[in-house]
Formats: sequence, C-alpha cells, structure tokens
Amino acid sequence: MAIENGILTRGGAVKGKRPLLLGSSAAMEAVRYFIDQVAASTATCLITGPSGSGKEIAARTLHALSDRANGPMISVNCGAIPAELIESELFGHEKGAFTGAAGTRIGRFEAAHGGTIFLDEIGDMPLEMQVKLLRVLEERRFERVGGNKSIAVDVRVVAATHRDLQERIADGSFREDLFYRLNIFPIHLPSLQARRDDVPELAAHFAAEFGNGSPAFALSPSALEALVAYDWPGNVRELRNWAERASVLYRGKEVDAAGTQFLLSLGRMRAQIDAGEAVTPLARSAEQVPAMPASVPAVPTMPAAPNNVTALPFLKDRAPEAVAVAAQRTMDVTTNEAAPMPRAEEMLGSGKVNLKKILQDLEVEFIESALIRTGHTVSEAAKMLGLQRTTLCEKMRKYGFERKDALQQASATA
Ligand SMILES: Nc1ncnc2c1ncn2[C@@H]1O[C@H](COP(=O)(O)OP(=O)(O)OP(=O)(O)O)[C@@H](O)[C@H]1O
Repeated sequence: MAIENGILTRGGAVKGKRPLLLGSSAAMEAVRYFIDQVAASTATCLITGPSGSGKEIAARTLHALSDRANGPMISVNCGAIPAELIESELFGHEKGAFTGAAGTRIGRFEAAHGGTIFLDEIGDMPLEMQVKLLRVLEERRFERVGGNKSIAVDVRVVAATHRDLQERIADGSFREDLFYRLNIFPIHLPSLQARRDDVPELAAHFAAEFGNGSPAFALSPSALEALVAYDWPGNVRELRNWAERASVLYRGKEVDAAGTQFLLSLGRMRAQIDAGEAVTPLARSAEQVPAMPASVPAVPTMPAAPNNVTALPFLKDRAPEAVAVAAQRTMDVTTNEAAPMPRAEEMLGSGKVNLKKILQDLEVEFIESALIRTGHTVSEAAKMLGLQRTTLCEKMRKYGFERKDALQQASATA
C-alpha cells in the first residue's frame, strides 16, 4: 500500500483518475487501509458516518481502486426516489408495465453490470423495497417491473447511510436480515470534529481547489487555530463550503481569526433569512484585508477557539449597530450550515420541486455575495448583478436585507 497525493494506491500502482480521500489522522489512515483491502475483494460494503463526512467519496475511492474501476459506478439516492418509483429505478421496467411506461427501460442494477452500485441513504429505503433488495443481494438476479425474465448481474454493492441502522432496526423501519447482508464489511467515517488533525490538510486542499491549483487564499496561524477548534457539525462538506466562501471574499489575501469566524457565520445566513430575520451582510472590503503572504503558515498548536469578537478589525469603520449585529452573528456560529444547492437532476429525482423557492434562494445567495464583495455598496452590487439599483433595492427589501445607509442613519440618531 502506498499513499500518493493523499490517496492510497495498491502495490504502488496508480489506477486511472480517482477521487481524493484526504486526511492523515489515524482514523482516516484506517479508513483508507480498509478501503484498500475491500477494493481487492468483491465484498459488499456498508459505509456509515454523519452527513458530509465523506461517505460518497469513500465509495468512489473504493470503486476506483477495485478491478472494476473501468466499469460503471452507478449511484442511487434511496431516500430521494419516491417509493412507487424505486423498484423501476433499481430494476427497470418492460414496455407497458404501468401507465407511462412507453418503452423498456433498464434499471440502475443493470446499468451497473461489471461495476459498482452505490446505494446511498440506504437507511431511508422503503420497507417493501428492502425485501426485494434482499433477494437481489442473495441471488444477484431480478426481474424488471412487468417482466418475467430473470436477469443476472455482476455488481459490487456499496451502501451508505448517516442513520444509525441499529436504531432503525429497533423501531421496525429497517430489516435486520438486510442489515446483515449489507454489513459484510463496515467502514465508518468519523465526524470531522473527531479528527481535527485533518482540518489543516483539508483546508489547504480546498484553498487550492478553489484557486485552480494554487491557494485561493492564505490562513493566518490564528485562523487555522479557529478552524481546528470549530466543531464542524456539517463535517467536511461544511469546511469545503467555508473554503469556497473564503475564496470569494479573500481571494489572494490572508484570512485571520476574525475573518474565519465571519466566514463561518455566513454559512447561517440563509437559515436566518428563511426564519424571517433581517440580515446585514458585512465584510471587510478587499483593501482592508492584508495581502496573502508568500507561503501558508505552518500549523500552530491549538489554543481554545477565539470567542472575543468585539474587536473584529474589518468592522472598525462601521456603524455600532452593524458591529453589534456582526459580532452577535459571529458569536452565534453553531450548527446551521446552509445545505449546498443540489443539482436539478438530483432534485427532480424526488419527483417534485418548488422552482419558485429554489430561484428565490439562488437570488438571495447572489445578492448576499454581491453585497459582501462590494462592501455593501448597493449601486456597485447592482452593477455586479446586472440589475438596476432600484430593482436591487426592491429585492433587498423583499428578502429582508438592511441597507448600509439605513444603518448609518440609525447610528447617527442613536
Ligand atoms: N476525506 C476527504 N477528502 C477530500 N474531500 C472530502 C473528504 N471527505 C469529504 N470530502 C468532500 O466533502 C464533501 C462531502 O462529502 P461526501 O458527499 O462524500 O459526504 P457524505 O458523507 O456522502 O454526505 P451525505 O451523507 O450528506 O451524502 C464532498 O465535496 C467531498 O468531496
């Protein structure tokens, strides 16, 4: 076993392009070791771990390291497909099998022949489907919906869930026999909080990812301390989102501890807007941010997370109310990392979407970012968004953004 670019390779051989499963904590070393061993077998694997901890990337790594790497890897989100469609999604259907089945369609199991099928969110699979899946796992054969021909497939099954399957078994929503069929080789991805050692490496990786190879931003030693001390309820996904925000606001600059907290607080903005709270995006303008040093500083030892935000340097010229709002938000940084915007295909997989709400969320994100990038200067933000100033003002009012001049007025009369 060897590790190249943070990923494990078997016998030193690099097999094609594969995902990067980073982290040099003891826990991640163990995960990579198990993945390597399982990849060499045909064993069914059950990957567990909290949301955003890397279950899918672990499954992709497993596939990429296996002898099936040149075959397909087919993912199915078992929780996102409506119960009435899941059987035909998994096993396909014959023409006329049900209303709307205009032609024969192969299912995901057939599509995965010679490769790997990744059953994500298996804990959310409807009970009646669990019985059918159990049979397929036992026999590796199935019939398409409306068909009677038995079809044999050669697939490796990798399942994943963020749920505690023992709990689901206890409450009757998951079949124990299916659990034992899947749990042949369990791999657990620990939360990022339980492997804080990985944070600097992941942060550096994402900084490079969002800088197209060279770091999009640098981290001061205190910023790194704050990142390592943070609890990351959204796990690696939340850290990646944080890095993407940093790459927008601090491109070519150094993020310090206060900036780190501010960027964490931005992750909660959508939740605040949805809750009907007024949100005032505040950020230092690019000129106030120190230039990025030539090299990213080494990882320091860990003191406690900074919680004194009264001295946020980038707020020193702002109205006191604005400072208070930002400070409060910074202190409040806790769990509600905004979910990444899922893709249309994925969302439509659930059968129904609220396009109006999706577009509104997108609008809010763009307005938020433009206001932040322009130091909350509405006319500049409007230009950036290709909108008339009045249109942007209207939208800001609609979504509960406060105007900088209103804040300043408030502070002058205070
Ligand atoms: N060890 C890692 N190295 C590099 N990137 C990682 C690692 N773990 C997770 N990521 C990245 O974090 C994001 C979330 O990972 P992933 O989708 O695999 O998590 P998950 O556990 O499957 O989440 P969910 O349960 O919500 O589906 C992805 O962008 C992924 O590439």
